Amino acid sequence: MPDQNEQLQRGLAPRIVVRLADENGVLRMAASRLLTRLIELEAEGRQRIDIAITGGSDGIEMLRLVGLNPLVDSVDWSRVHMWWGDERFVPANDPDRNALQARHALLDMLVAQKGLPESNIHEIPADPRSATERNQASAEDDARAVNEAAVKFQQMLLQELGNMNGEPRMDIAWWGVGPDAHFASLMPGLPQITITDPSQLTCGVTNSPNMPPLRVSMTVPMIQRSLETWVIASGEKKRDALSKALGNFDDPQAPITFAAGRKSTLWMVDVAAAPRS
Ligand SMILES: O=C(O)C(O)[C@@H](O)[C@H](O)[C@H](O)COP(=O)(O)O
Repeated sequence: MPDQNEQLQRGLAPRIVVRLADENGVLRMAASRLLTRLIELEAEGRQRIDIAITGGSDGIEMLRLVGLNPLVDSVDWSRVHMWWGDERFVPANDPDRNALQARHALLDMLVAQKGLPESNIHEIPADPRSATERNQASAEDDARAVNEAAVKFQQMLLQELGNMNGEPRMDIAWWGVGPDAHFASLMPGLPQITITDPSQLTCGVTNSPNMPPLRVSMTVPMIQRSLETWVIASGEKKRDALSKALGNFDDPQAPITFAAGRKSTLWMVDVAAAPRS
């Protein structure tokens, strides 16, 4: 089984695992850290900061906590660009959509009150088909639709963030962990987790065992270009996943083990999620 040395040799930062005793602390810590890092990067003179949001209950709750943190007023949001690491491929107004949930939890407020330009929000394309078209679609139709969205997502990344020479990349990307140890929409045992072609930044997923089955995701090569990569895991339902993932690297049966960044790799887990030693 690959160990951490292989990640280090590929230029990735060593994994630091912070275990918090406070059961609700991880999401608050991640929210504060996001705001603090944005303030620091802006103080260093950065005019543009690209971040990747994640979906799921932890990811959305973290966004809500960002909005409640008083540091939210110290960020110049006009310099911040929002992306998604993955998206459920559903219509734009479907409540399952990560972008819609993120807008309700935080982004609508940032646009309305804190100066985040709507044009800085880069949503992964939604399923454009009508309910009838979706109901009548064959597996091939679904695959075509989801792959088209993945291609558009890749084009958006390239148009906004440049060529393939180490770009495009996120400054900060954070990820939740599924109970099966997936992250993004990269599920254990599905072929997308094994994509290593550095020119493939995104992929479509047609048979996710977690609902909904159609998804669009960043690939591992894109994810591992991020400068800072964080993993957030809170609560007992994450314990099995972390038992498989802590001390483990690049394991397709535990996709979260691929979550690493070039400058820092920080996993924040709470006492309920951490396996008992
Ligand atoms: O769209 C999604 O579902 C995700 O991006 C997914 O990878 C999520 O982050 C994990 O499944 C954790 O989700 P929970 O925090 O809800 O367990």
